[in-house]
Amino acid sequence: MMEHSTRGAISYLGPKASFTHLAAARLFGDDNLKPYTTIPECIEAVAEGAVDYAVVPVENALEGSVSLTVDYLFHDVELYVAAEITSPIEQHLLVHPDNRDADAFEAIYSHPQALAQSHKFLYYTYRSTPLEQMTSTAAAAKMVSELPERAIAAIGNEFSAKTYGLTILERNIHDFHFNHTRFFVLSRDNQKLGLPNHKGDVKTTLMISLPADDRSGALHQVLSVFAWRQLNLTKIESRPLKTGLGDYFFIVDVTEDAAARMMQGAFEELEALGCDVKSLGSYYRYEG
Ligand SMILES: O=C(O)C(=O)C[C@]1(C(=O)O)C=C[C@@H](O)C=C1
Repeated sequence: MMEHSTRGAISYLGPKASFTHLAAARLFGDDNLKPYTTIPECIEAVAEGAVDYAVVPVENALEGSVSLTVDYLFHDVELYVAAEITSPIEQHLLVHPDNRDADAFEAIYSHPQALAQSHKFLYYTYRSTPLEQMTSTAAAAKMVSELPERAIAAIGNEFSAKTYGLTILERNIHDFHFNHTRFFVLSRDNQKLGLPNHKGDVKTTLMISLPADDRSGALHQVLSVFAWRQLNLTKIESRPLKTGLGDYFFIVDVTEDAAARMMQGAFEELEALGCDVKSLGSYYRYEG
């Protein structure tokens, strides 16, 4: 059932103090933010009109794409990217203050991305401790705060430690220093969110399916469309089309506005080549 639109509300992968919450609050302030438990729920909220924007993670510098987000945008909804925000990610090991002196943990809980980003630390320090997946780092922190009788730990950010009254047992446990995550701000409208602090340049995200005839050189032809027009790609990645092994679509990020003349030419040529192009629109970048 369609919920009533709350004008100006923004869904994010919650609960409070997730990395997605921090990214959403940096762009929109904290007033109109609505936490949802999963990425599909956040995306459906904007698709159905319950909120005006959704903020969801899309790519991490250490772990790569958040496939759930990418696949959902390709297969399940017709939405646009209104903005991109890139945030530094620092993972800490968090415990309930009652368990700060625990010798060992029953389990360590976090979002799969956070567990993966801290893989080496966990391997060398807590090799025999079970790792349990949660819907977000903040959900893990919240749960640890509610179960002081269990010797369990969470991986999450400093704000979640403060929010849920946890002790930081070990700081910066992510395996590589340069840890950043990109978040998409999604909208039903093909529009750019132009806040004063944007970085100036515009990006466009395209999802391209190659012609069905499976001819050799098709990907080369697609790349040539961009290359000779000097359209710079910041990302190309394949994802399964889910129609059989060997069937892919390509996510391509271009540092140009979809309205630019060269891009219009690129769209026409891609169509002439027999490609299906789903444009997620053009957007400004933000950092913070
Ligand atoms: O778990 C969170 O706190 C989130 O906001 C999700 C998420 C992700 O899916 O990548 C966001 C940033 C970090 O990379 C780790 C987890």
